[in-house]
Amino acid sequence: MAQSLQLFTAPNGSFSSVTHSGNTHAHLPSSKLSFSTPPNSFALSLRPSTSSLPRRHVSTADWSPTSIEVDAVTEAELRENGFRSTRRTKLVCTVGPATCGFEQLEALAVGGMNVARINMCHGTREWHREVIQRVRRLNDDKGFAVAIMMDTEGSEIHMGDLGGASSAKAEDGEIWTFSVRAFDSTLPEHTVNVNYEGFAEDVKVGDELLVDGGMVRFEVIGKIGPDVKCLCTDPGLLLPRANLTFWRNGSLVRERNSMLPTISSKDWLDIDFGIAEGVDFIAISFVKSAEVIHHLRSYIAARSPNSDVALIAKIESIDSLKNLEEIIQASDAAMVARGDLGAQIPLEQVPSAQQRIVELCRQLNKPVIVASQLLESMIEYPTPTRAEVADVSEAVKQGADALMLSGESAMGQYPEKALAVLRSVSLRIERWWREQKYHETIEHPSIGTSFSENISEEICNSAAKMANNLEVDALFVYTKTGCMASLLSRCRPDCPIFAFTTTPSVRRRLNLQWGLIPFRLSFSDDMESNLNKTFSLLKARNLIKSGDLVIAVSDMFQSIQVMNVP
Ligand SMILES: Nc1ncnc2c1ncn2[C@@H]1O[C@H](COP(=O)(O)OP(=O)(O)OP(=O)(O)O)[C@@H](O)[C@H]1O
Ligand SMILES: CC(=O)C(=O)O
Ligand SMILES: [K+]
Ligand SMILES: [Mg+2]
Repeated sequence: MAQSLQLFTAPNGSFSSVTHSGNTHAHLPSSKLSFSTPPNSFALSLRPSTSSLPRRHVSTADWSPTSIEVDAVTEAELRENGFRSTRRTKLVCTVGPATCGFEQLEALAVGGMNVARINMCHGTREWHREVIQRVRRLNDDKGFAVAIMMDTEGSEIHMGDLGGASSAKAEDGEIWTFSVRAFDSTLPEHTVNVNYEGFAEDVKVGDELLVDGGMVRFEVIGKIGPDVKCLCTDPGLLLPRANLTFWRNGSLVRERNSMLPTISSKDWLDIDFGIAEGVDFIAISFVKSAEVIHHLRSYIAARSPNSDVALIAKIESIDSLKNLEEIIQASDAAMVARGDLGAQIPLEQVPSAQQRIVELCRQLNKPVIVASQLLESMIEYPTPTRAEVADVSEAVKQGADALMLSGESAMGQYPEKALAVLRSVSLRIERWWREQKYHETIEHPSIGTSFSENISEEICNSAAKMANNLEVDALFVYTKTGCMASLLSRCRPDCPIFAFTTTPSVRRRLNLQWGLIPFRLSFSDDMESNLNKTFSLLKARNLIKSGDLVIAVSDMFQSIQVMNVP
């Protein structure tokens, strides 16, 4: 027996009462919205069981069991562990020399990578194109749905590429030269290039120079034309294109370099490349204001009107924290880029900044990624530190949509092990979170800007709440744009959310969001036939069974239906 709550809207957009077998209607004060209710129930109306429905809208072609696509790893996980134990937190892996081969990428996909990130700071476009093609091939040949994120270089100050060396060791007490000179042949010993031309003018003797937010430290001891002489005070490994910041009297110096554009001329070329390659996400480094996101969005719309690439604002600068709300509003998602953020604000402020960013994203319904140094020690060692595990747990507890590996997967010794740690810690903390019934305490402010958006939001809030109270097995959402799926994910319900969408790119994009299991499925505006078709296809693949309790919502038809799988 299926039960449903339906909100009817007239085709012209105005709301009208709909009579449903002679019901009474509960009128809302400010509108003509009506709930159709049979005499002996409130809000929930009894509907015929879906199994007895005629299948007249469904063509035989549509019934082919192969016409539903879900990624192979999730499918196996669902079968093995059941709905309850599927992982809700999504995983992003930075692809680098350690993981760029087809087999290595496949191992990451099997290990649960939902999104592959390529960092345009490193490597050539040709190198990145090959990685993109391999991920695509993996998706096509092996049934994965790994999305691709391209991360821009941005124009903050960073070192050059160390003349081809993969790293260089700076020892305590050594004198190194940071130079803005263009070297035509090999770099002299203990010399690194700096990309920002004003560097030698802006720094002062006595300034502290931090590489990668303090992984290596130098003190500026002299300036000779384009060369800045520095004494190493905290030894460590210099990595190609590492970020540089300089500090004076305990504060970050942001002189003329604060005028550097967020999107450099090289970034624009990389963005053109990303659009041409059809990447799913572009992550913009060192965003300072909402302006740049709007600017990029209109550029993409003009250049590629059919592109639906999503824009991720990387929060990694003081300005991005100042303008946080407007930036997140303007973006499709955000990343807590703790690497550079920790170089711009005191380290002890990073955890509270992370919490604030995650909370705001959750409220504004924007997916949020927590990134950098989650398992840093696993670049070299096969097991994480206890502190790293606690850090990962905290991000999962905060309800971040996704966790990201950087060096651990790009150039570490144990990429797959690092991914396995993210996976197992996420699963464990999510279970604990459900046991504690934290979902019951979530209240989000309303974010809809139109009446219709408000209805969608209320439907999703109610559906999630019902799903928790009734302990249903899964929420089903039929969504063309992904919006309703996202609203359900925002509620962080107790059960997984099966998101059915017609478009492959929407499906890949939903891969970044908490708790969503995106399926590609062609569906119609007729919910009964959609449900019948879905049940049949999922049963054929052993993903659901008769008797499972499901709540379904859709963005074509404003209703909540509760039913047992026939
Ligand atoms: N495509 C690549 N080619 C070579 N090395 C890479 C590549 N991608 C990443 N790496 C290496 O992995 C390390 C970590 O990668 P990641 O992309 O997270 O850099 P990051 O400096 O933390 O990020 P960002 O530059 O965006 O702040 C880099 O410092 C670099 O040494
Ligand atoms: C990911 C990134 O850009 C950072 O942490 O700085
Ligand atoms: K970057
Ligand atoms: Mg960064």
